[in-house]
Amino acid sequence: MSVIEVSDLRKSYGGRAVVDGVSFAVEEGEIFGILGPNGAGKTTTVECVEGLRTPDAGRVRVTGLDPVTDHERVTRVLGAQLQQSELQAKLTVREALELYAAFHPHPLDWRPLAERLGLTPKLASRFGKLSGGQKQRLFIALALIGNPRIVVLDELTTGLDPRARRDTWELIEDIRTGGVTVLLVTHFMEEAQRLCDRIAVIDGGRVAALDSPAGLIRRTAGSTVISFTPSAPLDERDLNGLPALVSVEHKDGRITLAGTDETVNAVITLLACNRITALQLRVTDATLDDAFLDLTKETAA
Ligand SMILES: Nc1ncnc2c1ncn2[C@@H]1O[C@H](COP(=O)(O)OP(=O)(O)OP(=O)(O)O)[C@@H](O)[C@H]1O
Repeated sequence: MSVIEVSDLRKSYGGRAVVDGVSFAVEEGEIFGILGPNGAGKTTTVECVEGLRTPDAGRVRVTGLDPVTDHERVTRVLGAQLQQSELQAKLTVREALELYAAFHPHPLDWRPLAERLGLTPKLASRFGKLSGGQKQRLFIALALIGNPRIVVLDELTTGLDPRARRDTWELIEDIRTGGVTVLLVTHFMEEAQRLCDRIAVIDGGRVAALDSPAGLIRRTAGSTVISFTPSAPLDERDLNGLPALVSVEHKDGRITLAGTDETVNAVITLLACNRITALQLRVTDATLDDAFLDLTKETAA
């Protein structure tokens, strides 16, 4: 069942389309990622889902509700991560949790939530004195306090150190295991690859691709790279004739080929037929980074 439906969403500023016909659906219980370069229209899209911006055209539904006309009801099913500026520096963690719990008709008990997020030792600390990671944990707690079915997290781990980032990822997985659907806007490929069931790559206000992380990688031209130093020279025509080959590079006697598994199998056969040994043979898969660069290269050009 889709809990978020976006179809042909459009939004312009000063006559410039920043969201230009975006469509996707988020299924209940999944972690759905929105990935894209700076200025691609990710936040604008997500803010239309939250009902914070009114679309110029298109249709947005959150559990069947219109986020603009049914804003009140949408805020009960959808929890959104606050921006830094929305909390006063002098508010303590406990006060923030109590305050935000009071905004909701059926809030979660904030004590176990604070415990789960590792905030119990910080309850008396003022927001302004928290570390970046502690602030993020508090924002996640505040997004979840209304007991939402869906939580929207935008740039969740920006500014966190690697340890805090990994802890936050575990937390997001726990949240999903608890039955909450997660809509995640991120710049971090590793984060998207690790957490998301599906990803919409948004570029220039449009959906450039929508697939699982593995599916996006498979679409990348040259998704497998094989490199080796041959024990004897190889015929250049044989190399260029390899199936599904995307590129061949020679450097310091080493050959690097980008292609698919078919290319790898064919090069191994070619080497065997010519009784050539492949020294320091390495085969690597493309990453989501490669897929992202490939999918968004037109706007970068
Ligand atoms: N209120 C506004 N008025 C005018 N232009 C805006 C407004 N909000 C966003 N924009 C412009 O719309 C474009 C898309 O912005 P948006 O914040 O949606 O992108 P984004 O993909 O979230 O980018 P980033 O990754 O940098 O946060 C940008 O060029 C931005 O400058």
